[in-house]
Amino acid sequence: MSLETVSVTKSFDGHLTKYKFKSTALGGVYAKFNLFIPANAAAGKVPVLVFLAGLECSEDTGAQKGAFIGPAAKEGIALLFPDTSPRGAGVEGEDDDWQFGTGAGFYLNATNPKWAKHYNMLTHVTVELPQVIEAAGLPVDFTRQSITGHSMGGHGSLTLYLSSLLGGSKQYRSASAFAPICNPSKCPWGETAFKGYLAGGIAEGQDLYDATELVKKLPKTPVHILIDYVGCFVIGAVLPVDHFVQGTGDKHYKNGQLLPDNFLKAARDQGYDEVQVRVRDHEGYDHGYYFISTFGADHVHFHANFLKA
Ligand SMILES: N[C@@H](CCC(=O)N[C@@H](CSC=O)C(=O)NCC(=O)O)C(=O)O
Repeated sequence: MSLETVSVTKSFDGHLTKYKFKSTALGGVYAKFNLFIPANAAAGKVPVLVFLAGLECSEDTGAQKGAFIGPAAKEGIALLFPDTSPRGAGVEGEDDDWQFGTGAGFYLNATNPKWAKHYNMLTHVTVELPQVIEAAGLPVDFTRQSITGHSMGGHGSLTLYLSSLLGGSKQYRSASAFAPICNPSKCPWGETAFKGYLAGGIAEGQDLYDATELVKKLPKTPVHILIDYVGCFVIGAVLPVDHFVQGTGDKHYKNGQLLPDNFLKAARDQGYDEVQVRVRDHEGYDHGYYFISTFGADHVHFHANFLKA
């Protein structure tokens, strides 16, 4: 599992390095990731913020388009950008549909035998990447770790964080998300993923990988969650799609893929107020990286509160 360096790029006085290694979690295929190490790491290990990208993206998307590096350099925080799925696993049909298979690993561990050897992004992100980075002696302190993500990656951020609280590991100090898939067992993207990857189908996904269901199970443990959205919603009542100016807003939200109001309602019903689960709504932006880069610095500073506490 030793790391090979693919490229090194200086940015904001630190360095963004692309690595690759043969991934055990992903069934022996090469996995790539980007790691930004800020200049202050010369003086000792730094905390880390993980960014999980969305469907059709890679380890490069957030690094190149998210505008996270400047704020992270300022805060003295490392950034870890994993890929979104195994690549070249050779599973029949994995390249047929942009919503499933390559580029669409959904940050879970597959239990359907067809996918289970390779499609284990949960273990890859939560266990394997910290292990290989630590084993390589890189100056990252994984006891101070937070997580963020976009769309499918926002689903990953929320579910990895909530699962780590429910399982007691508290691996992440805080979570945030840009336009996340919030209730995947009730949206087409999530249904496709759960039916395909999981032997137990949607029921297994609902139990293990659905942020809206996971938040309902939390005991009154403190949580730190920031979510930014690009639609208009109020608890329990999504506004009609013609509320949006033509050409603006988030088409995936309008198509019922994201379901943020379900998550917010579940969180509020569980007793979490706007300090613990903060959801902000930004009308007129779309689902893409111009939206993410507009609010990226806010997310880095939000996580810095907990990573540097
Ligand atoms: N090809 C698709 C659109 C795919 C898409 O919108 N991907 C999003 C993430 S969606 C949820 O996970 C993305 O981040 N794209 C990269 C970008 O640079 O914007 C279609 O036909 O709709």
